[in-house]
Amino acid sequence: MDVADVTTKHRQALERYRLILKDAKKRQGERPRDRRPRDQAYEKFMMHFLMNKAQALTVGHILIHSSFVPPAYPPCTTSVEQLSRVFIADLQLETHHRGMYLLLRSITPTHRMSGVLALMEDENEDVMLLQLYQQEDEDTRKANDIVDVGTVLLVKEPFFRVTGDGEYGLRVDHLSDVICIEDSNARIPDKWQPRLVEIVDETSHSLRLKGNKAITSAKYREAITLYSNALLQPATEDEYDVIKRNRSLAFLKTKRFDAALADTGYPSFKPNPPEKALFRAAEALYNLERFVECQQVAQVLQTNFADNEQALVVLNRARSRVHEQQTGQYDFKQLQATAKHLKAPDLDHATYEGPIEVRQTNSKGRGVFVTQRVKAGELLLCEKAFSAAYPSQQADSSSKMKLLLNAETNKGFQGGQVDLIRMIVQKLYRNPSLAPAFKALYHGNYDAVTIPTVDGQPIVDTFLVERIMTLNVFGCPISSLASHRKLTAMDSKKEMAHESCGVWTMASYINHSCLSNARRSFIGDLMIVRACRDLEPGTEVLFWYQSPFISDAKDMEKKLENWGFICDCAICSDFKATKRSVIEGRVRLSKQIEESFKNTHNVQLNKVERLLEALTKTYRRPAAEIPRLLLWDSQLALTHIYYVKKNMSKTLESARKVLESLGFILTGADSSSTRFSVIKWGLMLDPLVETFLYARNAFAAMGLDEDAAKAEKYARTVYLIVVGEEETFDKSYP
Ligand SMILES: C[S@@+](CC[C@H](N)C(=O)[O-])C[C@H]1O[C@@H](n2cnc3c(N)ncnc32)[C@H](O)[C@@H]1O
Repeated sequence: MDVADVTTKHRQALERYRLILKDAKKRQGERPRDRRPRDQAYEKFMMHFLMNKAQALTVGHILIHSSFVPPAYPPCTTSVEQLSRVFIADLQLETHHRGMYLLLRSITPTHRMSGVLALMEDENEDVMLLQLYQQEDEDTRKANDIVDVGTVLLVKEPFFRVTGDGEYGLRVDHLSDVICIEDSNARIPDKWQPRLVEIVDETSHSLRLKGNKAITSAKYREAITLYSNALLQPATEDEYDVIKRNRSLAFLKTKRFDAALADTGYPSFKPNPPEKALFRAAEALYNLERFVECQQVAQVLQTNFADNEQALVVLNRARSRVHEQQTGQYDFKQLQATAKHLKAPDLDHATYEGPIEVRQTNSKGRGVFVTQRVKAGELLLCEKAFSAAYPSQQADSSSKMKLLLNAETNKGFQGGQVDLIRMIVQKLYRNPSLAPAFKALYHGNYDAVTIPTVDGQPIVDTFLVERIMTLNVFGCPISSLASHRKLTAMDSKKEMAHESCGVWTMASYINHSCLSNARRSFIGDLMIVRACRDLEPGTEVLFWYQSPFISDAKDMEKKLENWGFICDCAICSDFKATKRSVIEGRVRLSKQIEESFKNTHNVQLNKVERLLEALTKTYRRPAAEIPRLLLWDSQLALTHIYYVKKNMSKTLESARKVLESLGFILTGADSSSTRFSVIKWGLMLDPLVETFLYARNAFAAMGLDEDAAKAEKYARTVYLIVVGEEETFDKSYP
């Protein structure tokens, strides 16, 4: 929805990949005889590694990391105990080795491209390239912390394939399909054991102390392993509690909030829970957006440890979120100010779900309905993103471009969208309690695995995430305020697609209509959905996925291709019922009008009026039923000219025509004694703020102050709907 489309741009690359896949398929089952010998493979890998490093250091060099998604395959759901071992020499091309696993050791440093790459050996000293996808980004975890020389990995049900450059490699798309094997693990073959083993009898206490030390040096993953091992050694109940509390901190630091919460003992704290347990439980609950529970824990914390000033801070923060969640009252001015200063605005606020509910529709699957009467401008939803990615946030460095092409679904993703898949996979993997809300989103006919965990790890199907993202992603500006101001300053008033994108789980249930009755706007990663008409209880909330300002129904079908449905709204139906010659005539007239505006110093107003009249006549049905999509833009340009010429009656008449062309029904939009009023709202667009302000100024010039005030009120309502809030109106329109 409003996401910049890269599929068309990369159609050739997709076609090329389709051919590679076709050729590779012919080799399915083959055990390749031309695998590179160890030394050669090592040399090639290291050469690429060093070249990539050098390029990354070259100022201004843009690295394009492109990657092709293989046909979707499910993650392994079998426990390691039930898998049998296989070796590199046994691997067959284009095959998922179901029921098997590989034990591999890295012989090179790690190379980060679109995935994490390393050259691995098996016990027979055969080597193979390993590509791990959806791993944490470089800013969160260095590639060599994931795999380094000597790291031993167990790859479950390995997928052996021909790579994009015609070589061979192992590809792991699902996080739970690879397990890092600790040095002490009995699976490590003798020949891989370090020659000098320091034999130390670790106790629970010594491991705990080592864990504490790791925490002090910010080595949180190491700390988690040490504490987990400490919990396997004999100790008293109290000692176990301390270890878990410490591990809870390490989990918080690595954003594993489910595990952090479980380690605090929540919800069944022992009597007199310690301060640290309460603090950590409150922190975990806050990050899981369970604000009511967080407030309850913080209340106990504040009551029991009143001397700790931090406890009150935690309590007040939770109270603010609960207030937002329950009332929909936000300090929007503050939100705008915060969002403005963040490159990736992950705003610390709660989701408010207003008078809406999700229900089954007759023909569009599930949809969102209003539960009570609402007025245009009313807040229906203010939702915090489940996950959002911004171009500046592209992992590793902003100069890197990521491209992901899926030949199966014929989709291309770029930058933020590629990051978004990884971010969601990581979030679900770390916090399985968040998975149901995400997995419940529409995913077409994708056949997802239902088993939630294996070998104690959550199963996150990367291809399900990709599919859900494709069908539910929203493009978003960093703030609609900034895009509104940009749009009003520009000549063309057409809306733009966005590079930033995200997933909002509640908003995802809203279906499309070109004749939308709601509109989304953004402040950072908060999506604000407001009614843009007056709605009766039980009305389905609809907004457009793609702006409907097209000249032909075919264009809309193309725009909605991704979602696999054809819009049957009144606008699209009317297009289909209109003769081709009429549609072509419209486009011709609209181009002629555009031409007439080109000579800005000498626009022939009579000619434009005549052409607009002719264009109006090409529409058969009343604009209140079928908005006239090709009219409003030129009519608004004309309004502006009349206004500059100080012809106020023409300004008002022209502003009225802009509104009416978009389906508004008005009274008193003239100098008569009938009071100015919107009887029915039409399509909602940013430039309508300006339109109502022209009307206000015209009314004021005619001495119709009451109508002028009403027109300004409507301008503010439009602003509220398109920007999300009204607080910045006076600054935007001084
Ligand atoms: C983001 S989901 C919207 C929620 C979805 N209806 C559900 O059940 O979860 C997008 C999908 O909803 C359906 N959809 C949305 N708008 C529609 C419309 N106007 N007509 C038919 N189907 C629509 C399509 O299947 C589309 O791929």
